[in-house]
Amino acid sequence: MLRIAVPNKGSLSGPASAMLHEAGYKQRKESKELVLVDPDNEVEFFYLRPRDIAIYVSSGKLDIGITGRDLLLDSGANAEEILELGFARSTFRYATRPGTAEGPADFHGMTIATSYEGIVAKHLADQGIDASVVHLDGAVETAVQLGVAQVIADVVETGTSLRNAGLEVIGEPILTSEAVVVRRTGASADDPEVQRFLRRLQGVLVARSYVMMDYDCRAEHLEQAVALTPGLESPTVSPLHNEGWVAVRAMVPAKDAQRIMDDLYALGARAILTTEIHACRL
Ligand SMILES: Nc1ncnc2c1ncn2[C@@H]1O[C@H](COP(=O)(O)OP(=O)(O)OP(=O)(O)O)[C@@H](O)[C@H]1O
Ligand SMILES: O=P(O)(O)OC[C@H]1O[C@H](OP(=O)(O)OP(=O)(O)O)[C@H](O)[C@@H]1O
Ligand SMILES: [Mg+2]
Repeated sequence: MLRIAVPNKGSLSGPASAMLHEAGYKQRKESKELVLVDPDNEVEFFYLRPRDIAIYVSSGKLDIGITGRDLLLDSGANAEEILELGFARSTFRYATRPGTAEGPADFHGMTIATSYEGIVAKHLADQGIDASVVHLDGAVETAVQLGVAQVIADVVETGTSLRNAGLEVIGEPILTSEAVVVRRTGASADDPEVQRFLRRLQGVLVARSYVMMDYDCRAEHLEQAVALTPGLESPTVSPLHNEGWVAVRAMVPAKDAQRIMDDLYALGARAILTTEIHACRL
């Protein structure tokens, strides 16, 4: 039975469970459940603190886990990412009050507050910056106002938390993060249970980002129409009862669907429909 770590709290928890549910797995009904067996799919889920997940996976007691890339790197655990999941996207950045420093090189002798000590200590060492790091559990933005640090290093998504604290980002992002699937470094890549799990999640990612498009067009416009909707392999083209017309079916990126429909219409295509994809295996 595959043993999988799932975040039990925070930004990763809801979207991770939603994705697993979409992939056909049973998910817990209430947040106090810490372990859940899904016998039909031969999987056991362990709901753990996001920060601890890479550590459990690196120990080999759990086969794979869902966590954030930033948390994985911060943990220093012997685990590696094997699939990007496209949610909990963020950057990890330094921020200060305006006028404190022009770049990280000016941090010499300053104190930097962060919940991600591992990432920050490594970044400072790599850049040869001699600054102190103070660890805080959260709400790190307030550390400057309260005089605990001159600089913070934290997760930034919209930048609202920084603005509210009167801070501005400084220097380039230290890293960009999103939710990822991790496994122990060097674990066998072709374990069939792991492969099946990854295929299911990849199916969800594709189903979320593509729609199915159907339309009718004149045979003489087919090549131009197919250039707009090349599909993943190649579109399905079927004859219509009306001679000189064909029906075309292809997957298209959801974000481009409306523009493609406009272009097809302009080409003379009609009965242009899009439908959601609920699940797929490519
Ligand atoms: N506002 C945000 N937008 C996108 N991703 C975020 C945001 N805040 C945190 N994350 C991501 O969530 C993960 C951190 O999860 P974690 O549960 O430790 O913290 P959290 O979501 O801030 O929750 P809390 O601090 O309330 O426990 C990291 O991968 C981080 O990049
Ligand atoms: O750029 P933004 O869109 O404002 O998002 C970033 C903020 O979101 C998270 O905080 P959270 O609400 O989880 O509180 P925390 O600081 O206690 O973790 C993160 O730690 C940042 O503070
Ligand atoms: Mg947080």
